[in-house]
Amino acid sequence: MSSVVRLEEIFFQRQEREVITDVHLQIDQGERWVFLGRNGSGKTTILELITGYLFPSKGSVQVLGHTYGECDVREIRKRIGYVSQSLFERLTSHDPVWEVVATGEYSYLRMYEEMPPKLKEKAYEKLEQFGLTHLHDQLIGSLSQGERKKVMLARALMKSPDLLVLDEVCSGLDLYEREQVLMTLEKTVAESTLIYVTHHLDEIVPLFTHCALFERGKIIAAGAKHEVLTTENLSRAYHVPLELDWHNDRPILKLLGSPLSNP
Ligand SMILES: Nc1ncnc2c1ncn2[C@@H]1O[C@H](COP(=O)(O)OP(=O)(O)OP(=O)(O)O)[C@@H](O)[C@H]1O
Repeated sequence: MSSVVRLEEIFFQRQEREVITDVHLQIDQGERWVFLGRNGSGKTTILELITGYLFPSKGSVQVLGHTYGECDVREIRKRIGYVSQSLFERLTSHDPVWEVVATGEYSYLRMYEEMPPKLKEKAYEKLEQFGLTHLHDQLIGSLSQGERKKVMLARALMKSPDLLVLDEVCSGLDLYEREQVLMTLEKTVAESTLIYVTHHLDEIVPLFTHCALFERGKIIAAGAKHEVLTTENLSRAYHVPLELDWHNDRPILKLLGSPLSNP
């Protein structure tokens, strides 16, 4: 099995503060990973390092067989479908929805040349898959939070990416929409390797195979989800007394007390 992501001894500083410390991680082809951890624990930073928008202060980032710093990151990015708030903010708010979805084909933020009619058709099909046909021509900046997430997911899936990286795609969705998105993901993710960041354990549907737990810039546990998602590991990551159970291969969390005051 070949590795899709390999992080070796990664350190990253922001304004002289170390926000990522000695991270090692290997993600193999076809694995579906969930990244969990408290606010500010470094999940998004790791995603930005994997997608080549940030470069580590130290260490090596290998993605899809290429080492960053020794390859053209833009070429690698074409094989990655990325959905994140920071990516959304880089888009032009007055572009119509179908056009934003179509740009996913090339991982461009904007099309400066005429859109081929076939690409427009494909974008329409993707929007239909996500039940968003009615939003074709609406401006991206005017969408509701939930609609925005689904449009960005449709965009990321335009080109069957080798690696799909999703940062909190279900936050802001109601229960029905969340389950719909997770089901659509299950159907459309196909052979892609997946990294999915969330704060909600109930989003960890059977689709996911692996999990990495972040705490203060470190990964404190990583591997097969049933080995990582344990009462002990989650208590360590969240500093809250809790108990974990499983139902239909989905984790269920029971809180047993208040957050620890001095973790
Ligand atoms: N532009 C920036 N300048 C300075 N510090 C930053 C910047 N972006 C992020 N950080 C810091 O880096 C740390 C890790 O942030 P990151 O966004 O990776 O965490 P996260 O686990 O994704 O958090 P959340 O769950 O809240 O989204 C945080 O302490 C944050 O304050």
